[in-house]
Amino acid sequence: MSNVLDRIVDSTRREVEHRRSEIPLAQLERSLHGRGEDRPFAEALVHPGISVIAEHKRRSPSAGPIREGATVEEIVGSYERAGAAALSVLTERHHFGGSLDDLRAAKEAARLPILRKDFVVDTYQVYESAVAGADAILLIVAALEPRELARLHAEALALDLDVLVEVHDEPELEIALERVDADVIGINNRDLTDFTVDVQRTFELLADIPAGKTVVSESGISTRDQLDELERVGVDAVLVGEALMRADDVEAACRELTRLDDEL
Ligand SMILES: O=C(O)c1ccccc1NCC(=O)[C@H](O)[C@H](O)COP(=O)(O)O
Repeated sequence: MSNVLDRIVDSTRREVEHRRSEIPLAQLERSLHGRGEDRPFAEALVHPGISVIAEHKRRSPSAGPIREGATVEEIVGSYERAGAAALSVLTERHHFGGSLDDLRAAKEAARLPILRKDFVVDTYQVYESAVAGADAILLIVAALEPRELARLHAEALALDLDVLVEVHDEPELEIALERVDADVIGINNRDLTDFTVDVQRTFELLADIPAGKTVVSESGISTRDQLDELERVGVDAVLVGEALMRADDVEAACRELTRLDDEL
């Protein structure tokens, strides 16, 4: 039986075909001209200290429902007030309950740069992301052939989208560096085949990433102590979803990570 990533990619390809049959790529391309303001995503992550990318995530294959009823506006508003550097919005529908409407709502409700967190495997999604107002997209090395990865990466950059290239092990990191010379590298601490999460993964892979790259540690992060350790070894940003989305007080939980209150 195929793993969960294969299943998500298969259903994504089917959904993309359906959307393409409703709105052809040529029509999407024409809509690019009315794109809103540019909010540089990669730039927002490289400040002194460690930056927080706060994620809007309704549910997930590993955790089931997380906070399905909350509105995008209330969540991203809390993140912005709490000092997050950028937002990540999960737009995959079948497994995460997200949509491009969530991304559009986030763009309206906050001024932060936005990562479209999805399983981008087709040029159509790159254009769709730009038209919907994303400032960056995610490309997962494990979900793509190296040639496809390089093509989608180049297409995104050509549309002024930043790209977070996600890896989980050394062979994937080698592809991210050698095939696309990725500027922003996400180390996913979650193994997408069995959902185990180990933040140690970031420390292990970090040693093989050349200076000058922007490094994001993704998944399984919930405490300020973890951020302090990651900051000490030179990680630029963390991407946090479930721990923030499950918090009773989302804004307070995010403030705890950003240390916004310590700066006042
Ligand atoms: O979260 C999952 O269960 C998952 C399963 C399969 C593919 C991707 C998955 N998550 C997407 C993400 O990358 C996370 O939402 C993101 O890194 C935040 O992780 P967390 O803070 O642990 O919610």
